[in-house]
Amino acid sequence: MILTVTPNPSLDRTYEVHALERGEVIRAETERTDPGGKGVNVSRAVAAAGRRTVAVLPLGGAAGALVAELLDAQGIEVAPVAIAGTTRSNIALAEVDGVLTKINAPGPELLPAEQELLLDTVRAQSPGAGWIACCGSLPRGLAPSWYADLVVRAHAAGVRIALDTSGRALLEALRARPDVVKPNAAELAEAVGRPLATVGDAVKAAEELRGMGARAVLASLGADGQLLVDGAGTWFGSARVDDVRSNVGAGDSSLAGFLVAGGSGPEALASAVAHGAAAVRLPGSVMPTPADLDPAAVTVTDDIPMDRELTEPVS
Ligand SMILES: O=P(O)(O)OC[C@@]1(O)O[C@H](CO)[C@@H](O)[C@@H]1O
Repeated sequence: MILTVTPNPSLDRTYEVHALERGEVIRAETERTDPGGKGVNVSRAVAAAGRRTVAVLPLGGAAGALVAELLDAQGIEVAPVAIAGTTRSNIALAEVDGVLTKINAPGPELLPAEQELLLDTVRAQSPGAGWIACCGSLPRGLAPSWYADLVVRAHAAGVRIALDTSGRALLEALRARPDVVKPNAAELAEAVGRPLATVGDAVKAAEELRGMGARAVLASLGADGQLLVDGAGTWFGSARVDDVRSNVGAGDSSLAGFLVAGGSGPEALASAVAHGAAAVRLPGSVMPTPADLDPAAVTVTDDIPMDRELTEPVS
């Protein structure tokens, strides 16, 4: 079973528009509403892969009720923590040329009793979990060390932990030695305080994160592919995608792919790349099923193209 923890979930509204024009009324061509938040998406992708998952998340207000209803309709097992505040709604504007603009709300503040209940719920759900995936931003009320504490508790319970967060929450958690962290290029650059222009820059940054405590780093480099750096070696995986529809949740789909394939080594990286590539072809944050995957299009190598320039360098 893969347990996910999403401290700041969301109702994700995606509008497909022809093109964004600032200051104008834009008529959307399509709209869709998905239950969101990074851990929620990991659970949706794990379930789509046919594996058992439980999603722990605080939920409140009308948006929270709708998130619960949408997850129920998708057959996702949820361990909810009722909160006084209202779950946030995040907006994605997807233009036909593939450019996506996202507006993420801060979300509710978790009261001290709700913070306790969230930890208690994770503890209660942990027995039987092979992995805990802790994902996304921390809502107001949770200290930047919250994920670090969770890593310590998970390890004390003998459960491996995958972490997808950024900024101070990531830096603090590294010291607790998470089993895998999954930064994107921007998060990787922020964590090491340097720009990333090449695949080699990303490899060095990932190695530095290992030096700071991460046991393995699964870094997603957008259209350029993904890197896995762990104690056994470094691998680079990629898959060409020509028909990008929405990259919302593609990183979450990748992490789910990595975990359902065992959570370590080049085969898990290949699964991560296949899941990420399939997710960007689907609308909104729809998660791929095995039928959407094209494993034959994925290449994984330990011959890292260090000098290759990133299509989207981070300055
Ligand atoms: O604000 P956070 O927690 O960093 O990210 C939240 C979010 O952008 O992440 C998911 C995509 O990865 C979406 O479902 C959700 O809206």
